[in-house]
Amino acid sequence: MDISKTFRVEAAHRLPNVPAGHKCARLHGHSFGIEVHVRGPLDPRLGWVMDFADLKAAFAPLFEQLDHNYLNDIPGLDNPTSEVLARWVWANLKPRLPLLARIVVHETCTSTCTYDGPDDAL
Ligand SMILES: Nc1nc2c(c(=O)[nH]1)N=C([C@H](O)[C@H](O)COP(=O)(O)OP(=O)(O)OP(=O)(O)O)CN2
Ligand SMILES: [Zn+2]
Repeated sequence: MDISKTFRVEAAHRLPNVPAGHKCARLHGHSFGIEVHVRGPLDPRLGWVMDFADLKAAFAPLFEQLDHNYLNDIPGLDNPTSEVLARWVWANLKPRLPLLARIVVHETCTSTCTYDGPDDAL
């Protein structure tokens, strides 16, 4: 069974490697939605995969790093596309959240990246 929690992260970024004149080379900000999915068996007594509060606690150190910050200044996020951010969240969260199964980054209302971890060849 899959459960998820969505975190709202307010952050600024710019994309340094886009072609000259691309609008995303300019400093701008987003209300990123970061969905964190965990997959595991249902605990028969508790009736849940894991406590949403524990999921929130696992994400808290990442939230502290990301929220109201300039993403490009964070190690590993010098080119903070949705794809790079999704991979960064996975790499930093998986060690403390072994049931992690998917990260979905909503950069805008219409633009999303889904990452299922390094075993996902694509
Ligand atoms: N594959 C990616 N493409 C783009 C990324 C990205 O992270 N991965 N990022 C950007 C920009 O940061 C931009 O802020 C978001 O782009 P876009 O969806 O084009 O934003 P709009 O608000 O203009 O979208 P519309 O829905 O078309 O108005 C660019 N590309
Ligand atoms: Zn952007």
